[in-house]
Amino acid sequence: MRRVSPSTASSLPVISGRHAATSRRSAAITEARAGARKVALLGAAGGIGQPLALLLKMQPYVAELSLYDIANTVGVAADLSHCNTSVQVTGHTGEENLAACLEGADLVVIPAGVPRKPGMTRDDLFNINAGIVKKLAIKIAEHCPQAVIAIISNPVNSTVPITAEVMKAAGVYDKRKVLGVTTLDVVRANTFVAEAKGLAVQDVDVPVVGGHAGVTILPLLSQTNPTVSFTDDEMAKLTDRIQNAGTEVVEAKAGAGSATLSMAYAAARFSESVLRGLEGEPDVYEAAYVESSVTELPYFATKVRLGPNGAEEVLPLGKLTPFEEKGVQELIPVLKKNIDTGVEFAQKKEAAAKV
Ligand SMILES: NC(=O)c1ccc[n+]([C@@H]2O[C@H](COP(=O)([O-])OP(=O)(O)OC[C@H]3O[C@@H](n4cnc5c(N)ncnc54)[C@H](O)[C@@H]3O)[C@@H](O)[C@H]2O)c1
Ligand SMILES: O=C(O)C[C@H](O)C(=O)O
Repeated sequence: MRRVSPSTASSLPVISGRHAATSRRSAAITEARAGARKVALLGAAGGIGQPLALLLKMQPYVAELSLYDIANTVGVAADLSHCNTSVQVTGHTGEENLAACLEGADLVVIPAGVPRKPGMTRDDLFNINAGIVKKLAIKIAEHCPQAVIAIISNPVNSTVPITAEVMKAAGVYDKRKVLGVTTLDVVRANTFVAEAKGLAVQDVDVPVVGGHAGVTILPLLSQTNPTVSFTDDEMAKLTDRIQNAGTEVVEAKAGAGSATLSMAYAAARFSESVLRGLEGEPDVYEAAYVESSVTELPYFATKVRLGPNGAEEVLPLGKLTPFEEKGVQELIPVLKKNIDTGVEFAQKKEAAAKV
């Protein structure tokens, strides 16, 4: 491990105190830092990892940001450590240093793995990413079993069950702490609905349920807040665009990867919400793909209430239109297959890739 910027670490309370005197926002930040947390980011040097690390370096709830990747982590950590925020940054590379990255983490965020190229589905990433996530989860179970784990690596529909199975095998599974990040689907749905209806995007909230791939991404447009009405045609077109928004970016990037900046934005929002929950703030809600009894499937994405132990409450689907009900019925067999594939893989011995 190379620890970057020890001076930032030692001056942390002074920096917070000085800023607190100057503005109300800083006062809130100082208050938030009372329970300041360690966040570990695995895959930190990648397309999502780097902008996400920057956004986490700017978060008031984070005291230590611990970066891990198989390459370039030390450089990213050195670069980031020059930003004059009071978050202490450490960079780790090599499997032998993963323990130091994870020790004491309250939240582990995982964007490690390969992204799609045009023509691929998220399932096509399974062969590589399943092994990466499994191996990382084994280390998390060993070094920070109490942490909330936020999984970004695709296919999320399968990597979340893989992680849960690893935690179960290690005897440390807590269903409240294994969360698949589906925030980007909500962020996109909010953006597209605001555009279509001429609303201020910051005021729009569209629940998105199911999973994170194709038809398993199901926006519940009828539950949009504020209430908006859609024609059947609008409903069908918006649903299709939200389901295929990832592919829209993959095609636009033409071989250079998938969504990174919007994902970093979404993951930063999700991480902040998890940390606010850990701090005991009331009424913190986000969508997440979690163990669930909302449908017949063992995992499902809905809104969850985040609290001191992670996803404390899984919210129900609410009232569905016939169109949405049909969407749920159509996604169930697809998502079930993704879940079964993940569980089967995790339960196989010696399936983990080299970290
Ligand atoms: N959940 C979502 O909404 C969502 C959105 C966008 C992308 N993704 C997924 O996130 C993943 C990462 O995407 P990206 O664009 O950042 O890819 P990227 O290739 O730019 O970055 C991935 C990083 O992971 C690192 N890595 C690979 N194996 C590792 C290991 N064993 N341990 C630690 N780090 C390792 C790589 O070195 C690289 O730096 C992909 O699987 C992608 O499909 C998910
Ligand atoms: O589409 C992808 O492969 C990446 C991600 O899942 C997304 O929704 O952007």
